[in-house]
Amino acid sequence: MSTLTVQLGERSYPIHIGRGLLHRAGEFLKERGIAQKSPLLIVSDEHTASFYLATLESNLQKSGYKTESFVVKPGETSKSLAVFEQVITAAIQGGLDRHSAVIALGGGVVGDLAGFVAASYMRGVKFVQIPTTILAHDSSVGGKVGINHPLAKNMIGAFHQPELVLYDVDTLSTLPPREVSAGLAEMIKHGLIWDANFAYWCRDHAADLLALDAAALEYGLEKGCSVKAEVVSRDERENDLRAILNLGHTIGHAIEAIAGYGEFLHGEAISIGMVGSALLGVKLGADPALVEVTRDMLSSLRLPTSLPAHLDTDRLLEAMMHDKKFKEGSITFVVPRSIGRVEVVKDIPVSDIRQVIEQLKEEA
Ligand SMILES: NC(=O)c1ccc[n+]([C@@H]2O[C@H](COP(=O)([O-])OP(=O)(O)OC[C@H]3O[C@@H](n4cnc5c(N)ncnc54)[C@H](O)[C@@H]3O)[C@@H](O)[C@H]2O)c1
Ligand SMILES: O=C(O)C(=O)C[C@@H](O)[C@H](O)[C@H](O)COP(=O)(O)O
Ligand SMILES: [Zn+2]
Repeated sequence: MSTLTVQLGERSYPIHIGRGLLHRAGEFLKERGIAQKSPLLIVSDEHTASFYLATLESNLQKSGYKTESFVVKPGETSKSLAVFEQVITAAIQGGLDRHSAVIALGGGVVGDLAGFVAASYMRGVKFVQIPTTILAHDSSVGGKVGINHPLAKNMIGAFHQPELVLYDVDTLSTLPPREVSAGLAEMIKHGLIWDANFAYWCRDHAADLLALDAAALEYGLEKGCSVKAEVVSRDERENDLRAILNLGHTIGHAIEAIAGYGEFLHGEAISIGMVGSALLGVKLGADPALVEVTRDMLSSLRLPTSLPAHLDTDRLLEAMMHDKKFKEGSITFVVPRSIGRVEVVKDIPVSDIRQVIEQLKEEA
């Protein structure tokens, strides 16, 4: 097992990454001082629960915890106000008190939803992340929790850091191939924004990563989590630096929202968005090879790199205006300057973004 730390003073917390950790969950919760007398609420989704909920419950109960659980439908549509209310109802009915903790067992959807429940229930209770997707190496670290509005992604939420991230890489063995690729989009993003060598490493080890080779996965997850932890430790509330974690998300979030949170997985949408950002980077002076290298990296991970023509350009632009990155009347973009180096650029002209969207469609 390896352990990283998100450094936030008194609110610092560990990220444990390794094998067999689900069977030791109770031990780690006790270590972090999670109360045993108050019930825990485990939030999961139907897929994840069918594989791992019984193991987690049995371990926690053996360790002296009382557990309640609530299982949501899989997929992005569970990040909604309606499902949020259902989970809050389960917390009240399960007798959770102010010393209880909410545990997210699942991918980013469950993590964001359960985290927002933890942030809101009785004005905030403790929260534990047990990520079970590759993508969730990103979502489980950093404390951004929340749900979607039909008009815009992640529009309702909070910053609420977990007490602990417990990443049992054995759980990744049951992931469907499409989810593996989608998760690798956020992994390579951490290279593209921070560490060129890591981005090239992801490309060069694509076959191992796609085959869920244990050594490659553990290295990639550790590296991805360490970039995320470093950025969050320096700028928890996205005052400046943290914005770079949004590479590909200006276009990506717009794709997810106008496609109704179903057609594209988050990782797929941001993959297309990262190619869009590279196209914009070239417009703003980067080496034109940047686009081809970025496309090649993402294709090697079996990710989409172009926009289907049926996604309407005006609707995409309109969705970008509802995003959190639309501020003081202009759209902010994370723009790559080279592999591993990005800059946050304000006031990108809408005409440039329109051109980029059309270029992304031409490639389809
Ligand atoms: N808070 C953040 O900082 C942050 C960062 C990145 C992404 N996100 C959010 O994360 C979400 C995407 O997360 P995701 O890709 O993990 O999606 P997800 O939670 O929907 O999981 C993907 C699919 O895999 C299934 N699944 C999960 N674990 C499994 C396992 N071990 N075996 C088999 N199936 C399993 C799920 O049931 C689901 O069908 C998006 O809503 C995105 O906005 C948040
Ligand atoms: O943690 C962050 O900061 C990120 O931007 C990580 C992103 O990968 C993630 O998709 C996040 O949920 C986006 O947040 P938002 O505030 O831009 O909606
Ligand atoms: Zn993301």
